Amino acid sequence: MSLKFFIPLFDSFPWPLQELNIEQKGVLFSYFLGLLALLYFLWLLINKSKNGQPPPLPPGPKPLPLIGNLHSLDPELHIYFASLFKTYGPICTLWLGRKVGIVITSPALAREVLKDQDTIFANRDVTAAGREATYGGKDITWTPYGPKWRMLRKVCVRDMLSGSTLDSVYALRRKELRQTISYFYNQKGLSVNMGEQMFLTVLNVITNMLWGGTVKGEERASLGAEFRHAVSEMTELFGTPNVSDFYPGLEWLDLQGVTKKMKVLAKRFDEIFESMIDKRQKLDRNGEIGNGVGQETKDFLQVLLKLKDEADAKMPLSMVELKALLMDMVVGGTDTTANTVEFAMAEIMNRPDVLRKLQQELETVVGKDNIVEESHIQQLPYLYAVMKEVLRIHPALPLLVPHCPSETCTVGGYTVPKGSRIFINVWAIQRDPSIWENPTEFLPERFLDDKWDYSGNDFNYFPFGSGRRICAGIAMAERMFMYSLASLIHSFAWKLPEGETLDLTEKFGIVLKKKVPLVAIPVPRLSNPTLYE
Ligand code: HEM
Repeated sequence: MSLKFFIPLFDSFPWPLQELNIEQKGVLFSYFLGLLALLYFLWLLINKSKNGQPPPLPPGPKPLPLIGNLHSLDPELHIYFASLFKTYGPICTLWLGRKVGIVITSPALAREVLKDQDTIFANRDVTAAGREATYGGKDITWTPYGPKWRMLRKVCVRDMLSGSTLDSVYALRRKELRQTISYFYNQKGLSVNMGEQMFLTVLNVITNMLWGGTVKGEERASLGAEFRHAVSEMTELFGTPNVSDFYPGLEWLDLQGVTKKMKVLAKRFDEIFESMIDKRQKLDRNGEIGNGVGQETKDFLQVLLKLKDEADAKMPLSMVELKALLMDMVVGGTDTTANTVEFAMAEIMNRPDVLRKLQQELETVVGKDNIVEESHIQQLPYLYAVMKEVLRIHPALPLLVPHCPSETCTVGGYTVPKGSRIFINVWAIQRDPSIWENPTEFLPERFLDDKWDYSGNDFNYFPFGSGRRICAGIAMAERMFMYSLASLIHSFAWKLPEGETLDLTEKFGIVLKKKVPLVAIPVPRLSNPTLYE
């Protein structure tokens, strides 16, 4: 096309450009057209990414109308979720009624959620049962990530569960554990329910730490029995699949009566907390302290009440939050620790070679004419490896406590919607054959070289979780587990009742437990009966 065609257009150029000849005007015009094309291309590009499709939801089984995938859920949820990995890969979507559930089954994606996008995922989707049990979700476990949660967590970790605070109340753990050993001694030759006894021991330790100096004697013993029943019922309800959680619009109907049952339990807990607080305040007014074991240490209730009175106005600790904290300690710390000790005892009884090595280590470090003290546990590397192996093969919270993103984000290249419920299958990751040799075998030796630790930095092994929401009670769990197991193994040779076989099957729940409770017979190993007092 001749440039003459453009002469009328060139004539409309602004005055300074009129000095140019027609060829120069042509070159300038083509630059102008080029620039326009470039701008148009950029606009298209920006617009495309704005209107472009977001990445899809992770793959998953086909949902049915209304119920989604609820019909295909298996009660052994951790095993069912692990089976989904084989078909759909490490991230998978499940429609739980109207809720989106996302199942994560690989270390790389667990890291994306718990480390790379920790602040977004450090939230919880509070269940109807959780809300009812904890004064509307006012405890550490359910409070959303933010200043309130930070304050509660600080109170819990710094003032109640730090290594130094726990060391200062060793006498309480010792007293309770010695009572349990003495009970087993009196039952020598008879069958005892291991889980039940460990639960009572841990519960007594925790409630003693909470208000040990507040109630004593008979009243304390009967409170223990009542708590045991209530905590078991509560964890059972936490693990019950609840229609109210899958169809939030139907929550008010409480179709399965979960909220109603939880209300009754929560009320009973509240009455006990109120009565403890009342007693403690009366004692404080009369100037009495002490935790019932002859030490000048304050019990946690005293510490919390003091914090409540002193709390800074910007971030006060209310009475309701104080009681919710008590609930976290009683419910969060008991089943987890007791069930882990029970699994450990079952695995050890199933492996005479492991039992022998443990006994040898204890004989060398403690001696057969001595009793185990908590100070010994630092010198028991094989016992430590046993604890780590139990936590690998039977993690107390197999799906952690489900996390919930506060905004829609991308994980593993897929969209994870805001408000979805994230199940991280730590149970499956810790049995993944591509990470672990002979993953289903109980082999404490794999932990002897200190290669793996559970501090939350290794996404192949994180039984306590990772990131901001990592378990607040690790120091307490370690002490209770190591000290209890060492004492049980050192003091007794354990036998199964005649005709019984060991069953290591798990039963899924928010806290994993043994399907068949471990019943065993204690046979004293130490010749001096005073070592059982
Ligand atoms: C063997 C024993 C225990 C195991 C395996 C265990 C494991 C866990 C796990 C996996 C979580 C959830 C982490 C997450 O959501 O990512 C958790 C949370 C928690 N644990 Fe433990 N736990 C144990 C014992 C204890 C004890 C003894 C206490 C206190 C007395 C405790 C208090 C808590 C609390 C308060 C939370 C909630 C933390 C938060 O949401 O910020 N746990 N635990």
